[in-house]
Amino acid sequence: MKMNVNFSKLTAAGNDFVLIDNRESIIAQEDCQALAKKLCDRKYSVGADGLILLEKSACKDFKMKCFNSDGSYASMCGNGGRSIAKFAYDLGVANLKMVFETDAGVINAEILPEDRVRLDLYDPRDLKENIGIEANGKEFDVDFINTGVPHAVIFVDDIEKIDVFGYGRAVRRHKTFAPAGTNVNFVKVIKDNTLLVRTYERGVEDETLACGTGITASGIISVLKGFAESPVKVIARGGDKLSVSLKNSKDKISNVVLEGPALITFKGTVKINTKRSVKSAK
Ligand SMILES: N[C@@H](CCC[C@H](N)C(=O)O)C(=O)O
Repeated sequence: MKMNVNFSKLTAAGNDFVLIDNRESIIAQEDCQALAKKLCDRKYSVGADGLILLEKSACKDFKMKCFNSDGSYASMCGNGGRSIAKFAYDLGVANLKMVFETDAGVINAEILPEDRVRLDLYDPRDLKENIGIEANGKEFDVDFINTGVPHAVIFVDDIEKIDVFGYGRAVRRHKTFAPAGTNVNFVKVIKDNTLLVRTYERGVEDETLACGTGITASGIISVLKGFAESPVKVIARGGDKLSVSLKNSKDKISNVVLEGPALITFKGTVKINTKRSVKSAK
């Protein structure tokens, strides 16, 4: 059966998402991947880097479910996390301060003035430093950390010239990271404790204007390597400014906070195929 479903479109530092209130399970789990692919299509539909569903949680304000534009599931999304906080507040599902579940861990979020959102994240895991990787005939010194999803971090001299698509795609598919693959962040440390970060995103299979978990991974690795101090300032590819702060005690990373913009750009209604008989959008 076809039904009209309300959505909001949000952008968080240029990483853009379609958000749908799925507390009434209007979208069945088995339909999510195909729906993400469909709605994220920039030529034939709304267009976005991902689809994010707000779902019921037994113990927190809500649960976040994320899908990349190719339909693949993602256990976490940093820019999506700020977006869903804004969306939940706009829907009246949460107050300015809220707590929500993701499959990567529980997140405390706070809506700040001037369309900014703060996320208090769970601790990162699986740190691996200085992995030598050959990709497209070039040697890279790669650090790896999982900030909810997997991230490779590569420091480069020329962030403007680096072939993010070519090298990013090759590192993303490298056997070292199989079978899950990885997102790939190219980082340049500039003056004033600031990083420039460009990310090849798994699941979008291209460079995006920003990746929140990638910016977080880049901030953490920069602090661990002594290239920057917390709080680290980050300028995303689209020019937006974010910050990453953390506690690093004896290489145990905790208290990770990501702060940055999240904005509702428009709202609309889409016709969606669903197997469920449900309460439709108003
Ligand atoms: N854009 C996101 C990350 C989304 C998931 C990622 N593409 C993956 O599948 O690993 C962010 O802002 O963190």
